[in-house]
Amino acid sequence: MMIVYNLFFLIFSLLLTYSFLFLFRVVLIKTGLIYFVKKKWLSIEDCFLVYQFFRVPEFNESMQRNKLYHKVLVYLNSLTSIEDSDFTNLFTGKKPNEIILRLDPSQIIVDEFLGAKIFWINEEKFLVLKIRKADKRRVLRPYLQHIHTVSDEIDEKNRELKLYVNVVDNHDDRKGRWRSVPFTHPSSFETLALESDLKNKVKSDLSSFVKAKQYYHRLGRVWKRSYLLYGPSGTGKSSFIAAMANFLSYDVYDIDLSKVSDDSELKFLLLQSSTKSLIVIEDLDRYLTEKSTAVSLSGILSLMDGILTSSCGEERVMVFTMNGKDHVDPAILRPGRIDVHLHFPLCNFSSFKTLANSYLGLKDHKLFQQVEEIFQNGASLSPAEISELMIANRNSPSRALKTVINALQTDGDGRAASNIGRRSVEENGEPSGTFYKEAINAEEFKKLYGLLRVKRCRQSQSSDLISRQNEGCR
Ligand SMILES: Nc1ncnc2c1ncn2[C@@H]1O[C@H](COP(=O)(O)OP(=O)(O)OP(=O)(O)O)[C@@H](O)[C@H]1O
Ligand SMILES: [Mg+2]
Repeated sequence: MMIVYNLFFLIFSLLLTYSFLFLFRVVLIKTGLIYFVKKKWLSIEDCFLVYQFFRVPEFNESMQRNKLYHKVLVYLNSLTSIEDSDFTNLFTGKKPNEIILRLDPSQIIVDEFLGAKIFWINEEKFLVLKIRKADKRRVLRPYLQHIHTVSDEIDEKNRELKLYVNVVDNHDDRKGRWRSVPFTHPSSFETLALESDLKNKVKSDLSSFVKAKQYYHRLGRVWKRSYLLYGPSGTGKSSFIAAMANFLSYDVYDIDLSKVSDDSELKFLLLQSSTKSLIVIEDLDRYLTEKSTAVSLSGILSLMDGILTSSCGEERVMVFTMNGKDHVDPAILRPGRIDVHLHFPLCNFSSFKTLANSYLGLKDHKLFQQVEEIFQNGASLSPAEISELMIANRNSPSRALKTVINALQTDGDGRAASNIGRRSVEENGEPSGTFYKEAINAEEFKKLYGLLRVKRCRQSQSSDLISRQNEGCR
């Protein structure tokens, strides 16, 4: 009897203890008492542990901004533990619907690194790092290095891109100067109707370029890469440059050669440009053939060789655009000066379908077959012309397609001639949209060194005719 009684008493007291603990936990969590207990526990721990404090002031003794302060702030604001801080500010971010958290003054944030707990206190005008003395030697240096790396990555991601254009400032003794505006062009490789293989190759070429600093230095070469984008007007060359800048997160320096007074000014402008930038010269063929710039050919060649830029850092991508490269001095086009040649053709059926999909949301349509036949007959328009017609009729896809068909049948017929021109380029061993790096075929090689110049002179009359026909179509 006694044993049964004792057993019953034991079970009863166990149940009671369990219910009490359960209730205690619920009360702790629901009332927020748990945070109070945690805080108290930390302050008790503080009495037994020896901490060391490091202050990161916002300004140095000369009242210049302390870069480390900015880096630490960027790093702390990116931590998820900021949400656990007692008081956090909410702001709208740069992207739509983005909300960002910012630490409030006098708040403490806890971080963990290599198994050590690190506390940050946000005081006005400085941040205080609190770390256990026992952990300091092992953790502090790698932790600060980690902060550098993370904040640099965040800064890089959030960096606002800029578009620089050169202007003539008559009131300034200095030569041409850059003016900048935020670069907000929304173009991306995804939005451009071009062969996906070509886009992928350019993306991987750019990615491998940005990682190749050591490689270029080992070879004793300037760390730069040059692209030539050539093709008729409205085929997406400028949009492609914007897509490159967005892909690389590089600023764009758009040089207007007509505003550059001589070679030394070009040099000055380049010395003022920063690394991680796209140096762009649009319509280079026009400047060269019309001689509408005061910059000499050798000034342009030096720019292409990177001689002018090597003194102020590197990591530059140069992009030149041309409507055609037939009349351009071969010295400009030689490998090393232009690393990648990209041809931007007029629309074909495949790029038309991409445009129809993005502008009209059409994957297929009964009129597509008719459009395909028209393209097969050699008619074409530029993607710019076709996309404009689609935008204007976007509320009625069928009407949009009929308008495009109509335009192809009337205006597009004149382009058949330029399509023949385009095919002749393909016959020269460089198919449209071809991506070729340093490698050139024998035909191109002969062309480069003037062996085909005589032949081209004879051809120039006919190609001039083609371009005149093109002009007439626009
Ligand atoms: N391949 C394409 N895919 C999607 N849109 C295109 C394409 N090509 C041109 N467009 C559209 O046409 C317009 C004009 O294009 P863009 O200015 O890039 O042509 P461009 O080749 O630089 O012409 P230009 O030689 O006259 O400067 C842009 O609004 C762009 O969106
Ligand atoms: Mg353009």
